Amino acid sequence: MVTTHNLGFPRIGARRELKFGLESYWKGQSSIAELQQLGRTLRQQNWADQAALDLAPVGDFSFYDQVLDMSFTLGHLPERVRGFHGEALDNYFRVARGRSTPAAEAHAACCAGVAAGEMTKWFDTNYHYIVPEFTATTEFKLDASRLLEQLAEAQARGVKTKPVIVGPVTYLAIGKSKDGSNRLDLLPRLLPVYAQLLDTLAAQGVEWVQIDEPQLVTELDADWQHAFNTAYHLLKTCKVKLLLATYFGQLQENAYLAANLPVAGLHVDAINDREGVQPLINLLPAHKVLSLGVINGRNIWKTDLTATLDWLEPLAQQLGARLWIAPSCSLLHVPVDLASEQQLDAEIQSWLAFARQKLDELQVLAQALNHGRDAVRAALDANQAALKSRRASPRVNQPAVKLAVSKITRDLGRRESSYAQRAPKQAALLQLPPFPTTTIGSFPQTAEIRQARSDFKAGRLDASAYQAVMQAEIQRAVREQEALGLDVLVHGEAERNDMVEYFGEQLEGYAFSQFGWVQSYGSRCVKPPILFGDIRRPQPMTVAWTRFAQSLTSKPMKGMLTGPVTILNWSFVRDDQPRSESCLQLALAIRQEVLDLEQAGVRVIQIDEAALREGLPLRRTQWKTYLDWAVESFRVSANGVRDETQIHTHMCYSEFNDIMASIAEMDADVITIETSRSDMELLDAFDDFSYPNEIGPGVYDIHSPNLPSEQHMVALMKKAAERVPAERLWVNPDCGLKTRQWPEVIPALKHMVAAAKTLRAELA
Ligand SMILES: Nc1nc2c(c(=O)[nH]1)N[C@@H](CNc1ccc(C(=O)N[C@@H](CCC(=O)N[C@@H](CCC(=O)N[C@@H](CCC(=O)O)C(=O)O)C(=O)O)C(=O)O)cc1)CN2
Ligand code: MET
Ligand SMILES: [Zn+2]
Repeated sequence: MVTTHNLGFPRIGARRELKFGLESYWKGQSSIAELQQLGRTLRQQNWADQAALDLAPVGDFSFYDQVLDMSFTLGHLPERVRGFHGEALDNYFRVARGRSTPAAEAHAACCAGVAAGEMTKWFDTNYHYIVPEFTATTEFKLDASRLLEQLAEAQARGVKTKPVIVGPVTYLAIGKSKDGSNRLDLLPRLLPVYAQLLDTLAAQGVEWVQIDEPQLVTELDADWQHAFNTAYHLLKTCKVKLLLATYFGQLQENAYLAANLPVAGLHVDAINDREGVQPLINLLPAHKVLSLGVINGRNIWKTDLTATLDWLEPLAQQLGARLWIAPSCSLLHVPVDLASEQQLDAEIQSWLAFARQKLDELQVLAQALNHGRDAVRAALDANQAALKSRRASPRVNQPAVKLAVSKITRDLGRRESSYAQRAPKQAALLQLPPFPTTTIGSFPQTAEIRQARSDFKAGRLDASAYQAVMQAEIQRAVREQEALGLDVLVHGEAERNDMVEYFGEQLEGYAFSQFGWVQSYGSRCVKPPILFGDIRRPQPMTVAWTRFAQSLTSKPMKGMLTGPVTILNWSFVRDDQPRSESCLQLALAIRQEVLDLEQAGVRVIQIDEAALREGLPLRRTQWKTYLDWAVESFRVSANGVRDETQIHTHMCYSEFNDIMASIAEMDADVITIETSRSDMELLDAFDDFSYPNEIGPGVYDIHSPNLPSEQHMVALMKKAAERVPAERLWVNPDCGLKTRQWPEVIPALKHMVAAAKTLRAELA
């Protein structure tokens, strides 16, 4: 008999209940008891959804982030939040958000606001975790209370559970050393706490623990390989069975290591690495369980159940009861329930599966393996019919689009002249001062904007009334920027629900959901649009808004687009053609938009590629292939313009060094980037490569509620000027301002503009 299990379930709730509960608590509008109760309700709901499984996860629920949960479990809190006198949960939110909650204001004098923990992407996903901070003196001390509480809840409910924790090697690998010390030196201090945790769980009747080590799908040097051996040899004496879980990629050269670690079972991602499975079985000691992730936990298409069974049945024969099946990774990365959708096209809906539907698919596979396919014949037939309809659909395949992509030449992605030749033409036209100031695009998405859009979508507000509200908002943004004295203005993106979904809604080949929310960080969610077919742009998407904004000012108004790579990486994309093909289709659509903006007289166009770095494969050996088509897609979208049109791009992350050459090849006239937190260190990369074009190193950390001072920003820019010639520098924030409030934004930008003036006086 095959065993079914799940690695993790979305915790945000089918209606984003957790988001609203958290934000209400943070605003002081509900109590900690109400928030805790909401947590219990969501966990109960999730276990109910997973009732058919042989083993359901416990510990996957989180009020903010599972990595931060692990840090608390390990008693590993940043120095600055120790000695907090209030509720542990308030302290947890202090690490997550930097701010104290109203409930913790009682302690304002002794221990209120602190710097937020750094956030970064969880492997190659759009989910952000709070980075563990290590120093040479880091100590760990077990606090299993959260896990034990949730375990008791599950047990009281009669759920057959499997606690889920982040494994020790991955935990060290995804953290950062704050003092340059080697985080692996902490392993001997960390492992006893893990051992104690596992024995504590065993004492509560736990048989299996899922220990997540996705680091095993990355390239590991000898020290990290050794760390895996050390860790699991030490933990093997614990009284639980360990299911070592890997996902998001391929084990490749780590297969031998993974197969031979002294654990009771191994989970592998059979979506990303089907070819690796048989060789792995040959390596796997005969007593071990092999869990195969056969349902895609990162995408929303129905699984081809028949094809999966064709592949699985012989393995089930071979492995017998040692075979477990599951989704490939935690279902955190997909929406909760397809059944919530009332407005999706019925045919497209029939091709999809969200978290609940994926568990149903898993059940069908298990039934077929355990009792024969006839036991689930109707389900298999329905599944085949849906897949057939998708494959044959004329809406998916548009020969004209495929033809256009096949005709793309290298020249399509080349500017007329080099940067050196076009820069003076742009300067003559734009007449900007030295150290020109600009922002990254969005201004605060106020409750009124969101309410208006929600009313519009629900039919409570008609199109012209909606347009009027958005235009008023754009007008406000323009007025504010003029009053501040910014040089290149933006319209503020009021009309956009999200920088990717907005474009998905307007492109043919895309569908979008009403409730398909996926957690991005904390209470923030995204609703990735669904790229199901060949992409066509039926009409201009941003021109009217931009034209309106430009009509309000004589300053240059920056056109604002999202680039093809970012649209691709933040969408659910088709699995029936290479990503590169979908990306080039998007590139052609954005190119048309760029050319239309230029035609409309827009002289500066920004094409955001915020997700270019995140899409980088987890293994370096695969980087070049990705970067080649990603950069080419950007070039196709951007570089059809005349010399006089200035192209900007924006990237909001700080680890560029490895891919600097590719960034330069994009050939944008100006790149704005994140640097404020890293103290301009990032610019070393630009310096080394001597990035040839203009750079706006972000001087204002928009993720923090702290007000940046003029002096701080001047100092950062002076550092920048040591690495990049002053005449090629811009002054701007790190990223868009949509998550901030106007009262925070105005004073911060005042300081920024003042900083630019000081720089002009001193350096220009
Ligand atoms: N796709 C994507 N990925 C990204 C980013 C990004 O901007 N987009 N930025 C980086 C950081 N990630 C972020 C992710 C989300 C948000 C964010 O603000 N999300 C919003 C939702 C944005 C949205 O789509 N809003 C919709 C729907 C609004 C809504 O919920 N309306 C309510 C009613 C109105 C209200 O909320 O009061 C309803 O319909 O019921 C809109 O504006 O139209 C949120 O969680 O609150 C910010 C940063 C990295 N990854
Ligand atoms: N133009 C976008 C904005 O300002 C870029 C954001 S990158 C996540 O919001
Ligand atoms: Zn950004």
